Amino acid sequence: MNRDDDDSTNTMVPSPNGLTLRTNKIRVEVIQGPQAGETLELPGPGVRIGSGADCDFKVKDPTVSRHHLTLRIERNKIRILDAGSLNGTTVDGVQVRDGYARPDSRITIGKTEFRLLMVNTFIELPLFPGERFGHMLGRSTAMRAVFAVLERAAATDATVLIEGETGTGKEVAARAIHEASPRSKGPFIVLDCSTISPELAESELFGHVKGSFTGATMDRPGIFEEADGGTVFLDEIGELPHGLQPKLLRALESMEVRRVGTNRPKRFDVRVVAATNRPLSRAVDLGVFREDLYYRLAVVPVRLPPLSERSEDISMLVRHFEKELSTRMRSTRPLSQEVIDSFSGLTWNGNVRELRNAVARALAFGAGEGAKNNEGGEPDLQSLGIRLDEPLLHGRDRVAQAYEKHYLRLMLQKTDGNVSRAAELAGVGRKFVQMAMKRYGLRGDLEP
Ligand SMILES: Nc1ncnc2c1ncn2[C@@H]1O[C@H](COP(=O)(O)OP(=O)(O)OP(=O)(O)O)[C@@H](O)[C@H]1O
Repeated sequence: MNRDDDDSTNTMVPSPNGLTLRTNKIRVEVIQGPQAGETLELPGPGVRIGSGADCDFKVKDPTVSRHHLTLRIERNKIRILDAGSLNGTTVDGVQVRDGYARPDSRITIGKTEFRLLMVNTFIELPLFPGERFGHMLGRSTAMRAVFAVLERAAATDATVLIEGETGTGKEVAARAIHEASPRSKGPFIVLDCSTISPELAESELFGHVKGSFTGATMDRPGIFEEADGGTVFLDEIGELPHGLQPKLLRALESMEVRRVGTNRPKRFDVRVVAATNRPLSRAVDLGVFREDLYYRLAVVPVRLPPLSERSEDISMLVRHFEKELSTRMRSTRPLSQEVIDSFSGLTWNGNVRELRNAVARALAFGAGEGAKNNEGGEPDLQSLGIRLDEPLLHGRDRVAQAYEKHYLRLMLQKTDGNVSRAAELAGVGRKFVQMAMKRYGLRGDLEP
């Protein structure tokens, strides 16, 4: 059952264009600060408040962070989530990171104080009619609202900034935008800004000419030239070296690049989708990410909710991964409804990726194993090998190494020595497994 069915505030109602999210408005009455006396009515279910231009309530107060807090309507209550603001959010004088407002609560951010009221006039926002957008699945209200935004963005050339915790599907979302766009026949090029070396970053983005630096043995295009006619996905954009930020901004403004080692401009025609797993507005507040580049990227900001906010998606995702993985893993045991239900009750800090790995483990080892994540019960102290006669950090490393070795030995046995499958099941990269095998003298066959 869709959880939102019993949520009296956010309900799905049929409309001529399919399903519509029916939600309340939030009224904000400013009591103190530069906008004292102003009243605004903002549509739920989510309202972004801050001094940034992309906020629903733009606070003209320099002591307020760009994205200071988010309000969310949940079951007739207003939830207050501080967005990692610099000077915090207080509710009735108490500092709050995540809490609920009472009807007469006073909220203070910087020098601005306001009161919140839920307005009982419904507004209707069209949700995406299906439960899949590209390769992204989701039946929760939250995901169908995301799909509706992605679909609208895909039809345009607007730059999209996707924010979401690790494993929430930022890369699948970027691909889905590309595939649903008029550029779908063009290339889709990914650059992970967290893995490029600062020395080579400029050449990766803009290309270089032969001889422009040691190792530049021939002319090479950068990703913008390579993706001409298609989409560039800049993953972990918050990690882009600071010195390159103005150059990227200039390139996006002019749609021209200059390869390293030449002044000759080359035009390109790409759409940019960027992603980050930490709120980029916070990086702007801290001065590590340029504000002008942030606004250039966040033309369409999209937040992918963590799995904890859309548990109604879990069973469909489990079924989907079961189907996808069971052939590859030669598993003939379908997961029982009981097992699928047990997945819904767990916390998935690694979000959809962790859930997928757990399904893979359940298919490989049987139900109980897969559903176990780091929330397991009481540890078996004996098997932890605790020795009080050695320093804590020494013992911790010894136990961790023993665990890693035995885990990988069993996993390699399970996969008949197939390193790629062992890595996939373990949720680590192939390289990690290969290095560990070398370190512990493990072999890709059944040898201990
Ligand atoms: N809504 C979804 N439907 C189906 N599969 C999904 C969905 N979201 C994520 N996945 C799957 O979960 C895994 C992780 O997704 P992805 O790599 O896109 O996450 P991410 O947010 O980019 O992660 P990271 O921040 O760690 O790079 C992939 O296998 C992807 O196919």
